[in-house]
Parts: sequence; C-alpha cells; structure tokens
Amino acid sequence: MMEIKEERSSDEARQFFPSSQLDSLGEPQFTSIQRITNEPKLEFSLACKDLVAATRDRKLSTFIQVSVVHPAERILTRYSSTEIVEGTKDPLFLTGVTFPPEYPIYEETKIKLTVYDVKDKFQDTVCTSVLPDHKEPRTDVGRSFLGCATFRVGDLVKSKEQPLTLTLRTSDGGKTVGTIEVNLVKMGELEEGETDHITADPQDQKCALVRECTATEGISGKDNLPSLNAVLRNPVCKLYRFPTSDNKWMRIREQMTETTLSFHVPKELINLHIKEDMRRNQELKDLGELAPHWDNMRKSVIAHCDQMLSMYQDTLAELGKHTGSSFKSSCSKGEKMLEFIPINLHLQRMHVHSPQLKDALYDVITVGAPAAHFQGFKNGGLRKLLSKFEAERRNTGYQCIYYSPENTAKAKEVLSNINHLQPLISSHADLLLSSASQRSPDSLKNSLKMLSEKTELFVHTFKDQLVRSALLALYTARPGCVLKKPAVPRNSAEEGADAQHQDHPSPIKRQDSIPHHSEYDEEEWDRVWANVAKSLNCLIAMVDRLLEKDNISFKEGENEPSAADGKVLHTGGDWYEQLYPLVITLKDCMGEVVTRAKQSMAFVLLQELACGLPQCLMLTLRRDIVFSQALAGLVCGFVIKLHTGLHDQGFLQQLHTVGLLVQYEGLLSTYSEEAGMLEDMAVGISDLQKVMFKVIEAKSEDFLPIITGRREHYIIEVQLPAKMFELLPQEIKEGKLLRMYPVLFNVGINEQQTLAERFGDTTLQENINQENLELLKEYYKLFTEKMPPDCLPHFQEQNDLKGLLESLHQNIQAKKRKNVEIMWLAATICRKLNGVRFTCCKSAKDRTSMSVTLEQCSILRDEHQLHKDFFIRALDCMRREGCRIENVLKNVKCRKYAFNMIQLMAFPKYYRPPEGTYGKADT
Ligand SMILES: O=P(O)(O)O[C@H]1[C@H](O)[C@@H](O)[C@H](O)[C@H](O)[C@@H]1OP(=O)(O)O
Repeated sequence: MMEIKEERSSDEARQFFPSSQLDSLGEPQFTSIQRITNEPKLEFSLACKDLVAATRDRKLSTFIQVSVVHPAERILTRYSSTEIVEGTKDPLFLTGVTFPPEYPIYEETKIKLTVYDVKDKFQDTVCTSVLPDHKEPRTDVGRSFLGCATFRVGDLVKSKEQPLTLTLRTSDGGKTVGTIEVNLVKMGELEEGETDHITADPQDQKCALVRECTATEGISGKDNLPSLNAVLRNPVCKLYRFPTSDNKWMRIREQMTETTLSFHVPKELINLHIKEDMRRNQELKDLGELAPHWDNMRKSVIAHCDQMLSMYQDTLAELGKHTGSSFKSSCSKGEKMLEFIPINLHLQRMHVHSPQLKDALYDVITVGAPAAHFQGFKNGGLRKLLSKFEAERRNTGYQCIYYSPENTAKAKEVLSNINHLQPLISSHADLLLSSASQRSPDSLKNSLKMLSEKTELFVHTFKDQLVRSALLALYTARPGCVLKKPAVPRNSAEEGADAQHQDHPSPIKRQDSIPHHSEYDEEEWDRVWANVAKSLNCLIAMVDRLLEKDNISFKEGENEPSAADGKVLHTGGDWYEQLYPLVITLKDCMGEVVTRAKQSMAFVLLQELACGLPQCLMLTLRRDIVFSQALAGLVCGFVIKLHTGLHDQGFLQQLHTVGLLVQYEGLLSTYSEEAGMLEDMAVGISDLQKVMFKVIEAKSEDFLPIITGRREHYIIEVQLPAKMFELLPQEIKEGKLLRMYPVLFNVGINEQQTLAERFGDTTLQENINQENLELLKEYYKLFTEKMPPDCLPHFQEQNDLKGLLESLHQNIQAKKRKNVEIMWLAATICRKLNGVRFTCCKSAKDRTSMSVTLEQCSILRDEHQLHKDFFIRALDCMRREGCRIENVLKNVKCRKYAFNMIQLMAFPKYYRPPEGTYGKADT
C-alpha cells in the first residue's frame, strides 16, 4: 500500500494521542480489529450533510480525503480519497474506504476526514499517495479546505449507532460547516436496511435509493490462504457502492495484487534453459571426430552457444540477487537484466456483492504485452523474424545440411526421449535383477512388465526415418568422407511464393537436403536397434522359463510336502545368474543405440545452429524472453483460477476433459514499434500451447509451482495443500495433464492505430484475430463435444455462446476501425467458457486500466443491474480513485494516466479517463 506523509503531519498527529498506551516494557499495545481472515480489516462508506460553502451562492463540488494516524508512529498519513461529487451540499460518495488484511490498523488508530471544495477539476489530480515533491508539488490551487473531523477506529467498530455522525469543523476547530457520516460496511454480511439518498445526476440529486444488503455465501476463500499467499503480494483494495436499477445498493471491492510468480517463473525457466543448453553443448562435443569443414563449424557453434549460455547464467545470477519486490515496473521494461520478467503483472479482481444475487468474483490478469523490449523492434517482432529466418535458412547454400523445423523439433524430441528413457530402462533392469535375487515371482513379473514397456517405447523412438538419414549424413561428415552436394536444388518458384508470405510461419515445401552415400550400409542401423528388441525378447523368454519351472517345482512341492524345505525351489537354478548376462546384453545394445542415435540427432542440431549463426541464437533468446513473460502470467492466471474454481465441479471436469481457455485482449497498435510488440506477443501466446499443468499435493509449506521440461514442452506442477487437493476430481489427483488453449484478440485504440488505419497496415491485427477466432471455435467445439449439457452454470447459455461466436466472427470479418466490440465479445465468451482473462497493452498501465475498468462497469451493468444512469459515474470513480490509478502511481510515481488530449481524441469514447486524471507523466 502506497502512502504519503503529510507535511507537518506529526505535530498534528501528536494531538490525537496522549502518550499512554504503553505496556510494561514500554512497547505500545494496540487492539486488533481483524474480523475474518483474509478479508479487509475495516471498510466504511462516507456521506456529508448540510455542507456550508465559503461563499453563499457557490455550488459545492466536494471530495473527502482520508488520512490515518497510526498509534505507534503518530504521523498523519494520507490514505485515500473519495470521488468528487458536484453541485450538492449533501454529497453521498460512491467511493468508500477499505483497509486490506495486512494493513496495520487497530482500535486505537485515528482517522481524519478532510472535506475539500474543488474549484477546478482539471487542476485537481487528487494526490493521496506517495509523491516526491519534484513529481507533483502539492498544490491547493484547484480546491479549498472546507472542514475536517476525526474519529477513533474503535469507536466506529464498536458503535451501535450507525452511521457514526461527526461534526465537521474549520481548521481552527471553531466553526461548524456540516456533518459527515461514516458507515461501517460488512461486505457479504447481513446488514440492517437503511435509507440514503443519492442522485444519478450530480447537478441535481433526485433519485432516492435504499441501501440494504442481504446475507450471501461468503467467498473469502480463507481455506485457500497459504497456497494463495505464496503467490500474491501487496494488495491494493478499493471499495465502492453503486445503485442498482431497482434502487438498491450493490457493493464492489476492487483489488489489485502483485505476484511472486513474476520472478519465480522466469527464474525456474532460465534454469531449465541453462540445463537444456548445457546438455546440448555437451552432445555437440560428443559428436566424435568430424572432417575439418564440420569440425570448424562445430567449434564455431559451440563457441557461440557457450557465450549464450553464460548470458543466461549471468541473468539468472542477477535475478537471484533480486529480492523483495515481486513486480517489474513499466519504467524497467528496457532493462537487460529484467528482460525475462513480465511487465507490471497483477491480478485485478472485482468482488461484487449485490442484493438478491450471490457474491461474484471477476478476475482479469493485467500485464504488459510479452515482448523483447531490450532487443528492440527495429526489424519487427518474432512473428516476422521467425518466418524470415526460416526462409533464409532454407536458402543458405551448401555450408550445411538443411533440416526442416519439423525435423529439427523431432531431433530434439528423440534426444529428450533418449535422455529420459535410458536411465529409466537401466533402473527397471536393475530392479528386475534385484527381484531375481530375491526370487520373488510377482516382483519379477512387475519389473519385467515395466522394463518391456519402456524398452518398447525406446525402440519405437528409433523407427523414425530422420534417425536413419541423419546417421547417413553424419557418416559422410566423418574424416575421410567427402560431403556431397545437397540432393535437392533450390526451387525458385517456391522461393517466390515464400517471399509473399513472410508474415506467416509457412509450411516448408522444400525437401531436406540430406546427402547420400553409396558405401554406406543402411541396414546396419536396423540391426543395431533391432538388437535391443531381440535382447528384450531373450529376457522375456528367460523370465517365462524361470517362472514356469518355479511353478512346476511349486506344484511338485505341494504334492510332496516333505520337499518343501527349500531345495525344490532351487531346481530352476539361480535366477539372478541366469538373468544377469541377458540384462548386460540389453544394456550394451541400448548403449550402442544411444551413442549412435544421440550423435546423429546432435548432428541435426548442429546444422540448425550452424545455418543461422548468430541470428538463430538471438531468435531463441528473444523467444525465450517473450515466452518467459507470457508463462509467468499464465501460471498466475492458472493458480488463481484453480483456487476460485475449486468448489465448482463443472469447472474441474472441464479442466481435465477439455482444458483451459486463456483469452488475451491486446490493445497494441499495429504501427511502428508496437507492431513489433504485437508480433512478439502473438508468438509468445501461441507458444503457451506447449505448456501443460498438473496439480500435485504439496509436501511442504513451499507452495510455489515447479516447472519441468524443455523448450518444446513444459509441465507446470501446481501445489495445493492436502485439504484443497482432496477436493479435486480423481483424474486431476492422479496427475492428468491439463491442456491450455491460449487465444489472442487485438484491437489497437490509440492515435498510433489511427495512423496505422490511415497510412499504414492493419493486416497483422486482422490476421491474428482471424487465426485466433479459429482456435476459439475449436475450443468451443471440443467443449460442446466433451462436456455434459448440464454441467456448467452457464451451459443454458449455449445458444448465447453460439450467437456471441457468430457475432465475433462477423465483427472480425467487418474490418471496422477500432472495433472494440471484438474485445467485449471475446471477453464475454471467455467468461462464459470459464476461461482465464488477460488484458495487455505495452505496459498494462494506461490503456489496460481504461479497458479493465470499462469491463468491470460493463459487467456490473449487464450482470448486476447497475443503474444505467450511474454507469459513467461508476467508471469515473474506478478510474479516478480505484486500483488502476494506484497502478499508474506504483509504475511511474505519478497519479496520472499518460495520455494527452490529442491522444484521447483518437480513443473510443468509453476509453477516455475523467478530467484531471491524465496528463504528462514521465513513463
Ligand atoms: O500502459 P500503456 O497504455 O502502454 O502506456 C502508454 C500510454 O498509452 C501512452 O499514451 C504513453 O504515451 C506511453 O507510451 C505509455 O507507455 P509506457 O510504456 O511508456 O508507460
């Protein structure tokens, strides 16, 4: 929570606290007011009555500034403000006050409420938090002090009289200038009905509303505490009350929270990259003797790879030093050492408590578009760079052999399978031997079963044509063998076609340029891997024989009880001795296969690296950076969604049968640098398809997710405490891998997008939206196929969903300018499909804030009957005093959205912030 110390505030504060509350050790003793774990400690709303203006004919426009005097510090700290209510002496404020669970507030804490009359809304960018003087000198030019009142928190909490009515006095304490009402709020708890008056139109208060709350099922989620606390940090909370269309009150708590995952996920990932690259470098070194041409190539590749590796190691070491903060500000987006960290990642949550309806939570993850800012966007972003690189690599000539991206990926997969299966097979073979030495038939059968399964998988890996052809290629690269020219010449017709489609990662049409050699014995390799299968068969036969003999001996023993002294059991000879040589043969054969296959696959990787040095390593780095930022957000989104959906059986079933929809709203323009960011973002989000989640039971108090895998495939293990783990369906408990379906829809909204529309190009956005619409449709299809019709709360809305998808389709086809309807439709579909919502712009600070607040108010209007006349007021409250202005502050140390008038003129209407909240800020 950001705070500001008011000037001369400690003197003022001293008056409030006579120096009494000390214990025997001289330590202050304060009375806690915590009511429910993980719930805000104190919440209240405010209203004034009979305010007196300085000049009689002036219509008042007022707001209240809330300051806190901590009993220990005795310093007056500005805490928050209400919105400005115009044109009335009886203002009723929609923005309330809330103190998050961690906030040090006690019964002895005093709260000062100061009422100001605002003369110039443009001047009054409300200053309620920490600001160094040079950033925003405190100025009272736009407002004048009306009066103030102070109360003790204990008095409010214990008071039977609600609201607590205080007299407002001028600064000298003399004149009375009206009263102020403080009303304790108990979100989600039953509250006696009471009446208040409020107007839709601040100029003319005429709409009387009843404020009352009904009891609803609490959704505080206190059981979730330890595992959620492990990932969430530094909450900022805001409270509002808004009228409903039937003149009742709804209460809204807005919360914005950082996450430790911002740093944890990138660190885990870099660690994995280091391990993967070290292994690959070793595999290149283990390639054996090569002819000079290839050997020089290998040396150069290894040198580059080592350099890259040390860069990853340096970054990890630097991040290791970074403790404390769990958030990277927008100002740090270009910092080299923080390039793997997502920008300004937060959970933005709206908790609605409305009459008649159940409490509802709406979560959006807000984060800067995953992009490689340090590397820059001069040559575009990943989407263009990758396809351009691939096209160039295909045409690099005869220096190296061209393998298609699919084959390169396959080579990595084979290597990974070998690295995974070889030790596994070895250990199953050892288990077999130990079962043999114990003469345990059951355990022998079991070990053999496991051994057979893994060995079959292993053998299957090598049936691929790629291994065969790579072995030949490697053969020709050994000393004394002259490399022949690539078999397939360049195809000029294809090159022309490729150049036209540089935006898409187009399928490779050209054949791999694998060499041929007449002296090479192609069948040798078949014999080598077939030997593994043969030696396994020998083992199986031997085990069968031993068990059979054992069985016969046992039966004979049954017939002849006197023989049951053990001798009979040994008629089959020593099992261990019989099996040992066969196990050794199996291991030897496997070793032979592994050496050859590993070398051949490493040779394929050598080609991939050598063909595009150093760009290929730079591209891998760029992709890693973007992926790391995207993954940190995804893990955060998944963890939160899992916790909120833990009691929803329909959601859990959907999670393991269909997978999770993850919908990204992009607000980037398709002009200049942001087009490059969008290209990065599109690839980063698409790469999230390589990720699968698994939920495991936590064995310690460390609940942070565990990541395993390699660039082509990652598994994220999310840990839950035993009590929560128990709630999961059997399939998830058994470790079923949960699939992710990421989709991105982008609509540029700013002045840069106007330029793109007039003078530039918007096809990038159109293509992305079109491609992702197809992905979304696929998910919807799967969802309808796999989920029972009555499973989801929103399932009755099947037809709505179809209609929404159709409407999204039409809006995307329409190619209308700044068509923000696309975003609303995509977000609504995502919510109805139980998905995780993301909103991103360059730094998730300004445009994102406009968008999430608009989304929140639209939800209140559509789902919670927000009074239609209060839509704009609610929007202004959230933007002026809500969590998002605090987000701006924590990023740039200034409470102003970084927009100017000209920029805002280009914005769609509902994306413009209220007067006085925007302006020049150093971002
Ligand atoms: O949070 P953003 O909308 O990406 O912030 C933009 C803002 O929209 C724009 O008006 C301003 O000129 C800056 O470019 C902001 O980006 P920063 O990343 O510099 O905060």
